[in-house]
Amino acid sequence: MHLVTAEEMRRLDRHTIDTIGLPALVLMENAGRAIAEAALALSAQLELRGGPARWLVLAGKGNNGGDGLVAARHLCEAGAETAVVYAEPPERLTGDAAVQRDALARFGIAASVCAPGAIDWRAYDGVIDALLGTGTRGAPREPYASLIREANASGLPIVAADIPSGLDADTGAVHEPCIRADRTVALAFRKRGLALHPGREVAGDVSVAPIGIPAWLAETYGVRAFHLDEAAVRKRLGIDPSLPRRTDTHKGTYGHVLVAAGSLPMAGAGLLCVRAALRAGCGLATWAVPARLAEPLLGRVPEAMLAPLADGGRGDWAAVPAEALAALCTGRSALVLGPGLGRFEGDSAWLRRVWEATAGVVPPVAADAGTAAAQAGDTPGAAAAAHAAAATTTADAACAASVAAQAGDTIGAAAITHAAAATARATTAADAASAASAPARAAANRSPKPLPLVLDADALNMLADADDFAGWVKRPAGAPAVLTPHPGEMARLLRCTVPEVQRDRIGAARSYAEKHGVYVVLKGAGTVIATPAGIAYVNSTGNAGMATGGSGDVLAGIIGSLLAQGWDAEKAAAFGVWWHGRAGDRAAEARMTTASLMAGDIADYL
Ligand SMILES: NC(=O)C1=CN([C@@H]2O[C@H](COP(=O)(O)OP(=O)(O)OC[C@H]3O[C@@H](n4cnc5c(N)ncnc54)[C@H](OP(=O)(O)O)[C@@H]3O)[C@@H](O)[C@H]2O)[C@@H](O)CC1
Ligand SMILES: Nc1ncnc2c1ncn2[C@@H]1O[C@H](COP(=O)(O)OP(=O)(O)O)[C@@H](O)[C@H]1O
Ligand SMILES: [K+]
Repeated sequence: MHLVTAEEMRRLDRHTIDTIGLPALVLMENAGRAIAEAALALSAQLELRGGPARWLVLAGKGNNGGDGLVAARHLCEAGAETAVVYAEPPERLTGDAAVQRDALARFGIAASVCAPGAIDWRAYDGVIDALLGTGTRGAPREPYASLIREANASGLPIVAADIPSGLDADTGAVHEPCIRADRTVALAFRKRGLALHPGREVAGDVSVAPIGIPAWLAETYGVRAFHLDEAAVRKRLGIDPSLPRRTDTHKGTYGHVLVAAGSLPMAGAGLLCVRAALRAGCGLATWAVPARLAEPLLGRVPEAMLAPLADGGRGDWAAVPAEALAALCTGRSALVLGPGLGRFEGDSAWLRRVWEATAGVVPPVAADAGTAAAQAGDTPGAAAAAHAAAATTTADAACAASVAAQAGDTIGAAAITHAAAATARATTAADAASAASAPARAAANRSPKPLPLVLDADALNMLADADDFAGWVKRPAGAPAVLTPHPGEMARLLRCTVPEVQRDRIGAARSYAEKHGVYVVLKGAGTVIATPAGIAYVNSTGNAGMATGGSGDVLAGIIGSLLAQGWDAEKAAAFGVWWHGRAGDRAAEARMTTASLMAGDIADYL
């Protein structure tokens, strides 16, 4: 479950040897035996020409090579034909690897020293790659490089010891050349590079073999990166993926998500997001859209409520006051903001107002709008009243009234219609506010209840353009922010390049999460989830069919829905990502090819 770096692995090794007192040779023996067992399991699947499987062990001069020599012994004992090729003259082996070299010689196993081009690969059924492990620095040098190229070209199945030789154990970077394994037996712990792309592709099926280093030691040593598979979902996150429900519950039990998404021409982003939110189990979903979109979208997701926000007839968010959206949050349990939002003048400041309102702060501007909002008596109506204040046309004000009416706030609706008339005449908040009643004004100025926030797509671009994000109000407990950038958006947030993000995905996501106190979901193959406390997960589900427009909108809806259901952000983000990928895998299985996957399919397979 843990993902370790080479350095962390070294510390765990040392503790086991020095403090627990297990000799390194014992660990190596266990490692080699596990590798042999994996090879033997693979032998059972090979079409062998009559006799026993013939294995070639490629051994480097470090401890990885030592593991390979132990494996050779166990293969031989199990009846396989086994030969060893040393990458370097065996005299260069030292320490435990040298012990294994001598034992191997006495065992009578054939061994030779590598001479490029001299291996007859047709004489073998499979290869054990024990050339380079966690002690590798940089790209494989000769003769390792030639051996790796030849092994790959042989077409034989390859079992890698610990990591495929040529893989960077920490980052998943694949050097040239690098072994392309069918199986990798990770020793004691899965190295990060086996979970991160492109390393994951060259590792084949990965299993983790216990070799005597206790799993709890990883906690003691503060390893805080995890491989996000079903076992981690169940054991670490404590989630049963079937999401059982108590019988005695109702829609109010499962939260109310507000999705603010979609504009011309990207209304579909909102559609996907809100559908996914409903499929992810929230009790209620409201979809806030620029008013011009409302009519064509009516009935497209019959299960969701539509909240048209006055937009001056433009079909985008530029004319929608942040306060109108913020006030709509009242009574909702999470806000998803961003898919298909578009960009507009002053949008970073607009986002900041939504951020602060959802963090429980009344921005100064809201005081003005709030006076108008007071017309609505109280909250859902306040959204509409804020509109009324900002509305420059009677049509917009009428739209504001409809928001209030939809929220069941008839007094507010009436008040707004009233305000609308004033607004249409005067077009200023002050005029619209002139008839406000004192109790209602007090209600409008009250701090809004904080709520969790998911920021995706253009909301992230708005954030990236805000020079002052570090100074924005910190979010209170219970109202976390989850950011879901793809690598391009992550690069904009970090003000670096996409290759820099991709070179160290865990580092990129973690540094931003820790610095800003937010949860970061860095999307793409092997999505990384990072928490403000520095915990990171690397997702194991999903497929390249999900590289299609709208997949991210579905993810934002899922996470928002889980947050609305009261999940804490770490669980909502991590499980949301795992579930999204799992649904993508199920959807892909149901089709001829992953290529035909569409984002809507992912929502359907949740
Ligand atoms: N107790 C333990 O520690 C346990 C460890 N275990 C196993 O040990 C592995 C780690 O072993 P390790 O640290 O000896 O390093 P390893 O990966 O074998 O390679 C180092 C050698 O390669 C060389 N080399 C480096 N870079 C190179 C390059 N680019 N191209 C070519 N050569 C290069 C380097 O030579 P140098 O450059 O220093 O001259 C050095 O000789 C680990 O993955 C696991 O399998 C398990 O048995 C459990 C117990
Ligand atoms: N090769 C892949 N393997 C696994 N998941 C992928 C792959 N490509 C894309 N995805 C997932 O699909 C989603 C795409 O999101 P995003 O790039 O925001 O798309 P969009 O903006 O079109 O919705 C992310 O959750 C991402 O992790
Ligand atoms: K290896």
